[in-house]
Amino acid sequence: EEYSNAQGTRWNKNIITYRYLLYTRDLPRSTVDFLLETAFRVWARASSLTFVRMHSHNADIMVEFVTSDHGDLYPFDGPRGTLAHAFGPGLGVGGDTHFDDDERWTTGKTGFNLHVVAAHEFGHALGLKHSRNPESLMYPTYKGHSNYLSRYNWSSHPWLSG
Ligand SMILES: CNC(=O)[C@@H](NC(=O)[C@H](CC(C)C)CN(O)C=O)C(C)(C)C
Ligand SMILES: [Ca+2]
Ligand SMILES: [Zn+2]
Ligand SMILES: [Zn+2]
Repeated sequence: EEYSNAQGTRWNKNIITYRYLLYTRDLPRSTVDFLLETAFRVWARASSLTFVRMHSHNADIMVEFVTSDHGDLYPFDGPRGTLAHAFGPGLGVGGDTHFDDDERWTTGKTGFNLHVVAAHEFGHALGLKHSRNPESLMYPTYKGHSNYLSRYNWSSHPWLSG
């Protein structure tokens, strides 16, 4: 889901900070770091944005793996169903990205591929909405590994086309 918030639909700066708050136990931390960094890089390559990792204080995009009710209005639903959600750009909760830790997060074709889901969620964190194009990264249902970005129509998001 993409939850728009009062602050609007895009960041008004090119340097976006992020911080990992809570990890999943499904994968080693170094693997989670790699899968999430490469998901940020997908968007960095496709835009004029730079992502900077923070290890303390508040960052624009706070990332955590949580389950069920986790302090926002959108509790997760156990295994399967909703996999993750992210808030659109803005202060406070804006940009924050939550992964349902009742899912089995993986690097491959079994379970749910963390890189693919993170790339979708970070799209929302940058202000992107869902696409009706089944090949698109921003398609609303999980489709595993697909060469999504090659066919993503950047024309609808000029500020992201770098
Ligand atoms: C397997 N389960 C699904 O395909 C579910 N879809 C999701 O969990 C979306 C994320 C995927 C596309 C990575 C939710 N979303 O849009 C977050 O920004 C349902 C279609 C069941 C809702
Ligand atoms: Ca779920
Ligand atoms: Zn979505
Ligand atoms: Zn949440």
